[in-house]
Amino acid sequence: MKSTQAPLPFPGRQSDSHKGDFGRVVLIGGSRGMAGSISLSSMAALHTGSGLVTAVVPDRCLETVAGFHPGIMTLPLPATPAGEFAQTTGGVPDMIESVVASNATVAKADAIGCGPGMGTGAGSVRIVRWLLEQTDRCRVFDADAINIIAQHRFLDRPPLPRRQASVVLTPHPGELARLTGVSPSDRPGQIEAAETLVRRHAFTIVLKGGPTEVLGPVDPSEEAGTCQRHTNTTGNPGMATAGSGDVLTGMMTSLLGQGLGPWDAARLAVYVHGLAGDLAAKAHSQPAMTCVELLGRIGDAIATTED
Ligand SMILES: NC(=O)C1=CN([C@@H]2O[C@H](COP(=O)(O)OP(=O)(O)OC[C@H]3O[C@@H](n4cnc5c(N)ncnc54)[C@H](OP(=O)(O)O)[C@@H]3O)[C@@H](O)[C@H]2O)[C@@H](O)CC1
Ligand SMILES: Nc1ncnc2c1ncn2[C@@H]1O[C@H](COP(=O)(O)OP(=O)(O)O)[C@@H](O)[C@H]1O
Ligand SMILES: [Mg+2]
Repeated sequence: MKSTQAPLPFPGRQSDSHKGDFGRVVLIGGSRGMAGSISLSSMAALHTGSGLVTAVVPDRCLETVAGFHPGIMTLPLPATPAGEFAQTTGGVPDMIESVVASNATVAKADAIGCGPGMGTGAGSVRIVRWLLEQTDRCRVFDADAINIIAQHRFLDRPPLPRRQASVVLTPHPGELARLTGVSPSDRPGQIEAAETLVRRHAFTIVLKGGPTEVLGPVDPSEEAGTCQRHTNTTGNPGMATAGSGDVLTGMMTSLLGQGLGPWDAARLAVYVHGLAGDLAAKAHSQPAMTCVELLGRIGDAIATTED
């Protein structure tokens, strides 16, 4: 295992702190058949230190998600017969607003992660559009949220181009290809395309892989500003297993919810996630490790990066 240093220390805890000090985060996603994805994100957020974690899921998979970990709170939204988020007559924006208004935990969310396992149906599209258009809270878009942004060309017309300095995108190369048209096999071309998105929209982009690249604006307020790049030093091919990325989404959302800015949250999340992967591979071997072993090593990884 490589010996490397964390890009910044993990946030410390005061002796008189309480769970409200470590962020209320919301993870939106899942569908019937893909309940595991948003559950992994939610459990990863808990293991990364979030004080309160709420999974917003189609009601057909609520019990499954809640059953994974007793620390996860769940909030159901209406589902289609297939088990994805439904589009209601009032519209999903109305639904989300009423959920936000009626649920203290969601109303106070410090960060929102969206996309794992949610599918790209009409209800999911309305949720992603609402998140892009209607809130400035810290947000992480992953998986199907990125696919929706690509399919509906949200980067080319309203709700964008307002600047999105509080957004982190976490595409794997296939997802970035959908967003930019650049082939997953063209790594330099993908990095360049991601840099263009950073300059244009002020996103922070985590381009996953071995190694993962983090790209973000030097000064988010500067129009068409300069892009900075950080190459992660941890991780291994044992992490090429279903659910590894869902774990990262929860970790990223958790660190944003704990008050780190997008650039710091992204660099620290990919570092600790990769280190957890390295520890899992050491204990179980690269072929045998799964997202469960990865999740189980987050704590050991954090312990090596604490202030
Ligand atoms: N337990 C659960 O509930 C889980 C649910 N999940 C949920 O499943 C949904 C689908 O997500 P997904 O990532 O599995 O599939 P998709 O978006 O079609 O991407 C694959 C395409 O991209 C291409 N590709 C190229 N390079 C690549 C790379 N480096 N890494 C990965 N792919 C790469 C790849 O190329 P190919 O393999 O054909 O060469 C293929 O064409 C999503 O909602 C997710 O959250 C998962 O998280 C798993 C656990
Ligand atoms: N060869 C590799 N080396 C290092 N990390 C890898 C490798 N393959 C995959 N990973 C990591 O595993 C995760 C996979 O994410 P993703 O493809 O979104 O998985 P899923 O959607 O199944 O959860 C990313 O964080 C990626 O960096
Ligand atoms: Mg993924």
